[in-house]
Amino acid sequence: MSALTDLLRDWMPHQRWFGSKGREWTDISEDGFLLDRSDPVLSVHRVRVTYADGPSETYLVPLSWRDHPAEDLESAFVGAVAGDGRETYAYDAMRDRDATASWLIHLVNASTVGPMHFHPAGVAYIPEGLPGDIVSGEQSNTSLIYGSEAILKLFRRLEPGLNPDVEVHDALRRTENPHIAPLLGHIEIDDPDPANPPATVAMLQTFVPNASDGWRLATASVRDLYMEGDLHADEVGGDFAADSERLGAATASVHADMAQVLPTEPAGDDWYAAAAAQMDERLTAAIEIVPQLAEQADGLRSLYAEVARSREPVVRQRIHGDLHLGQVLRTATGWIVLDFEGEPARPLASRRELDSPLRDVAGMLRSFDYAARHMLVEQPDDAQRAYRAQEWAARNRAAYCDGYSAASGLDPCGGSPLLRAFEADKAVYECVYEARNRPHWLMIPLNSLSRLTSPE
Ligand SMILES: Nc1ncnc2c1ncn2[C@@H]1O[C@H](COP(=O)(O)OP(=O)(O)O)[C@@H](O)[C@H]1O
Ligand SMILES: O=P(O)(O)O[C@H]1O[C@H](CO)[C@@H](O[C@H]2O[C@H](CO)[C@@H](O)[C@H](O)[C@H]2O)[C@H](O)[C@H]1O
Repeated sequence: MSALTDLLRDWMPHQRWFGSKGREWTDISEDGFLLDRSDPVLSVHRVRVTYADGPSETYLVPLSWRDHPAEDLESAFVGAVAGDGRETYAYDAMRDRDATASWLIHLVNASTVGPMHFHPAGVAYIPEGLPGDIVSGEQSNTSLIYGSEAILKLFRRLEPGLNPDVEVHDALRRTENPHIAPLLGHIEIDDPDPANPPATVAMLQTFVPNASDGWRLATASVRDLYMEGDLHADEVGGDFAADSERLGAATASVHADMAQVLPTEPAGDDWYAAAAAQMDERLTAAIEIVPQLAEQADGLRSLYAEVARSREPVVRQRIHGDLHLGQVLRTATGWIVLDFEGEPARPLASRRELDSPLRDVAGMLRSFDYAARHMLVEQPDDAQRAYRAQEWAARNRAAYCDGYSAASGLDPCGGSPLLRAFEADKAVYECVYEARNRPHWLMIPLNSLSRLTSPE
């Protein structure tokens, strides 16, 4: 094993973007190349980790190199490597501001460097020369903001094939949809196996300045309501319903444009049974991780069976795949939908499949539930606030559906068994997500499942 892989073995498990914390490593290997030779030297590494308990993963790790320790980069320090009678010091290049301009310069030049290919999007303006600031709080990806002009999202875990975020944004460029942040370019890296397509490494997108994400705004509205325990949501300052309605309309607009520029197909007879079976399988796997789900299993399975029985008309299309309040930004003029990657845990091929747009509606409806109820985690016995939470969720869910139907002509929420099943399926996914990432929030989706499975 090389000195560098030794360093990476110690460093990677502590990084937020490293998704397999706690798994036993059986091997680590890396192959790297120089992206820039000076000021500072910038190298890019594909790091393959194999595990005792399942398939290997490949992560992308850009490093910047210095001859002397850089005091202002202490938190980005990866380690020192000895060679040629002296040591060089490796840093996380995404946290080294001096190394961040490089990505944009290569994009402007549409460069190819070793296995890496830079693709600017048409005639888009790329703010070459600006340094990038890392976005704090990122999870599976790492993002850099360049001034107030552009944001580069680096996809840490490499998978062969075009990332759906790039694919969808690229297709939507033609529509000039006002609810997305336009694509400025993307970066790919060849797969070591020439039979595989390249993996997407990064996406550059227009930065939306002076915006606030939907989760922050919605939870501020809920907080206002909780302050006034005896007032209704429409009587309190900070009512969110008008925004929810606009968000419904924005979702419908993005769906319509996706259907226009990407493939669509009416659901065939076998789709319903297959969709129900897939939800069933997800439940079975989820029970292994969250055993409390077993109590709801019968109720959930009958919701899924209803999908196969009712066969509501569905035109399958590309969808967002993981729509929630944290994925939308409110600007002075309206809503922007971000991050068309789909559910991060799913394999890339399944995230590209055509599906019912009701999946996204269900995701957002779940999110209203989350926003309303997450503060109850600390006060589970506060019946008054629980009642207010229920009211807030119902009001904003209805407003969202109104906005969606006014813009699309289709009422997504009029008692659809498919929507109900999708909400349940999302809540099952959330149970697994919370059990793994925020166990103290597990009760939010678990409680929602009891409501979804009990007759009204
Ligand atoms: N185009 C953009 N303009 C402004 N902020 C953005 C933009 N894209 C992402 N962000 C900010 O970065 C955060 C993470 O972005 P996202 O694409 O959702 O990454 P992830 O896949 O890591 O969740 C968002 O919640 C948002 O606050
Ligand atoms: O990281 P992503 O944004 O791709 O999404 C993952 O993390 C989300 C949490 O940040 C998770 O969303 C769940 O929690 C949200 C509140 O934090 C809530 O608004 C969503 O409705 C709820 O699903 C998402 O499921 C997960 O894929």
